[in-house]
Order: sequence, then C-alpha cells, then structure tokens
Amino acid sequence: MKCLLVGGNGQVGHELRRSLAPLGELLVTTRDGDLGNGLRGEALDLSRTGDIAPLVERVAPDIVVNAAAYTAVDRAEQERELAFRVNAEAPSALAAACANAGIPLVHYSTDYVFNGRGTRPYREDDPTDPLGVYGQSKRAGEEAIQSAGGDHLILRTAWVYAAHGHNFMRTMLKLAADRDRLRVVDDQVGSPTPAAWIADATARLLSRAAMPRGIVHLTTAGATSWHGFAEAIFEEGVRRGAIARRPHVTPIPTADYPTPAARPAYSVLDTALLASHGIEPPEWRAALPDTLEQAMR
Ligand SMILES: NC(=O)C1=CN([C@@H]2O[C@H](COP(=O)(O)OP(=O)(O)OC[C@H]3O[C@@H](n4cnc5c(N)ncnc54)[C@H](OP(=O)(O)O)[C@@H]3O)[C@@H](O)[C@H]2O)C=CC1
Ligand SMILES: Cc1cn([C@H]2C[C@H](O)[C@@H](COP(=O)(O)OP(=O)(O)O[C@H]3O[C@@H](C)C(=O)[C@@H](O)[C@H]3O)O2)c(=O)[nH]c1=O
Ligand SMILES: [Mg+2]
Repeated sequence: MKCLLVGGNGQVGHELRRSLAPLGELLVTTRDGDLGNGLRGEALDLSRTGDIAPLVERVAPDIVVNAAAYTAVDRAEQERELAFRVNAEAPSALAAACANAGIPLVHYSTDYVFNGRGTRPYREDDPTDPLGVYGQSKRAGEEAIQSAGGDHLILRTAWVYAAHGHNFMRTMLKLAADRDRLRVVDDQVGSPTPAAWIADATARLLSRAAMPRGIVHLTTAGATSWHGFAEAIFEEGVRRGAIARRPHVTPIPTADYPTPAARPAYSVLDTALLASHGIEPPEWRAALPDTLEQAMR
C-alpha cells in the first residue's frame, strides 16, 4: 500500500509517520517539505488549494491521510478566512482528488463541532453546532468531504496532546517550572487523547480488510475537566521527575478565564462505534504516563 500522509510535522502527523510506516510505502508532506533531521518529504502548503490535485496525481497513492489543520482555536476568531481555507477548502480539494483517483481519504475532526450543551456522550450522528470559527471550519471540512462523493473515514478526536508540538500537557509542564499557583477551568469536560494512540488506532483501522467508512469517534475513555487534566499532569509529572514540585491549581469557571473563542462545556464523544470496529480506548488517565515519559526523553 502506498500512503500519502499530508501534514507530517503536527502532533498526530508526527506519530503517523511512525505508525503508518509498516503498512507499506509512505510519502509525507509538510508545509515546506522539511521533515527534520535532514529528511526531505514533499512540500504542500494547504492554503494553496490549487497545488493539491496535481500532487495527488503525481504521487498516485493508494490512500491519503490528512493530519494537517489550522488548530489555533483563539487565533481562528481573527483569521477566519485562513482557518476555512486550511480546514475546509483544502480537505474539499483533497477529497475531490481522492474521489477522482478512486482512493480513500482519511481525515481528522474535532469535538469542537458540538456546542457542548449535551448531557451524554456525543454520537457520530448527533447534530453539530460549533461555537467558534475553528469548530465551524472543521465542520465545513467534514461536510465538504462527505459531499465529494468519494470513499472516506473522518476520525473525530479531542484534547490531543503529545511529547512534541503545542498542547495543554506541555503548556502545563512549562508553567509548573515557573509558577507556584495556576488557575484552570473546571467546567469544560472532555477526554484528553494522546497523539501516539490516535496514530496507532488509525494504523489498525487502515490495516483492516474492510476499513470503516464515514465518521467515527476516536478518543480515550472517561472524561475530566481541564483542571482535572492539569492535576493529573502534575501528579504524574512529579512522580516521574518531569517537574520538581506540584503547583497549586485553583479550579475556576470559564467565565473567569476569558478567551476569544467560546469552547464547548461538555464535549465527551461516544466511542461505541469505534469499539464495534475492535478498538477499545484506554482510560484517559491510564494513557497519560506514556506520553509524559516520552516528553522527558
Ligand atoms: N490539537 C487538538 O487538540 C485536536 C486536534 N484535532 C484534529 O486532529 C488533527 C491533527 O491535529 P494536531 O496534530 O493536534 O495538529 P497540530 O496543530 O499539531 O499540527 C497541524 C499541522 O498542520 C500543519 N499546517 C497548518 N496549516 C498548514 C498549511 N497551510 N499548509 C501545510 N500544513 C499546514 C501545521 O504545519 P506548521 O507546523 O508548519 O504550522 C502542523 O504541522 C487536525 O485535523 C485537528 O483539527 C481534533 C481534536 C483535538
Ligand atoms: C493555559 C491555561 C488554559 N486554561 C483553559 C483555557 C481553555 O478553556 C482550556 C484549554 O486550553 P487550550 O487553549 O490549551 O486548549 P484548546 O486549544 O481549546 O484545545 C482544543 O484544541 C483544538 C485544536 C481541538 O480540536 C480541541 O479538541 C481542543 O483540544 O484551558 C486555563 O484555564 N488556565 C490556563 O492556565
Ligand atoms: Mg490551543
């Protein structure tokens, strides 16, 4: 199988380079083609949507996995056009190119497509209602892929963290090094999900004789608040020597931590469909130590 991985330098993309490699030939794009460590891949700037079809035609893969996205939730409120170009128009062009070539597109989406006013885990077919520009642009990407008419798998994940890149775990570890006290919201609830596990689960789904189609929710099991996640990061961080001491973390309501983008209060995703495809997610808390240890190396 020849796989084209779009966005190999992000949290999930970086882990997919590892997990997809054993499935066959893997070609990787980044914005400028640089893969780090002196390695070169293909250059693809997704804001140049006209470059997408020619690249897919030239590479002629058997499958495309798109891990690139505009993920700056707050900045998106000011950069609506760019967010939509990268998260909706680029996936639309990718889906058209894949449909044209008769190959499947695997894509990632987010819990932020929901408004968070639900009271039970969201199922794949629950109505979406994104609160901010990032979520709206991601939802538009889902719809564009669905309407392109080709074979596709959209994996909705949430609260992604990794040893590398920009994420809440690394932010908390950095803050712990210089602050005694932090304030973290405790009324936004979700499922922190390691990029490494997302990448492993994706590889497992792709190696199935019959790869699942449509939208599938892909997060860890259980849920916590950002405050609960911070406390877990500090507890595990001290235990494993990633930080010297545990800062005091005050739980606060969202109203006391104003941000440009509104975020869903409750964004737990139901993973029963994933389980029906043979993947049982680990509890979010049990999954944390692996990534924390990886971040220390
Ligand atoms: N992060 C999270 O908490 C969550 C993420 N998701 C989704 O999961 C997927 C993976 O996210 P994650 O790995 O965290 O994202 P990251 O922000 O870690 O990585 C995104 C990648 O996309 C690349 N990218 C952005 N704009 C462009 C562009 N114009 N051209 C080429 N490349 C571009 C970035 O490149 P560069 O480094 O050069 O900017 C970066 O490598 C995305 O679809 C995201 O929406 C879903 C739920 C939660
Ligand atoms: C740094 C910090 C954040 N917060 C709050 C702000 C916010 O409500 C919450 C999370 O902050 P972040 O900005 O790290 O998380 P955010 O960028 O909103 O994370 C989201 O990213 C996108 C890409 C997704 O798809 C989502 O699933 C989700 O992971 O924590 C505090 O309360 N105290 C703090 O010290
Ligand atoms: Mg953020």
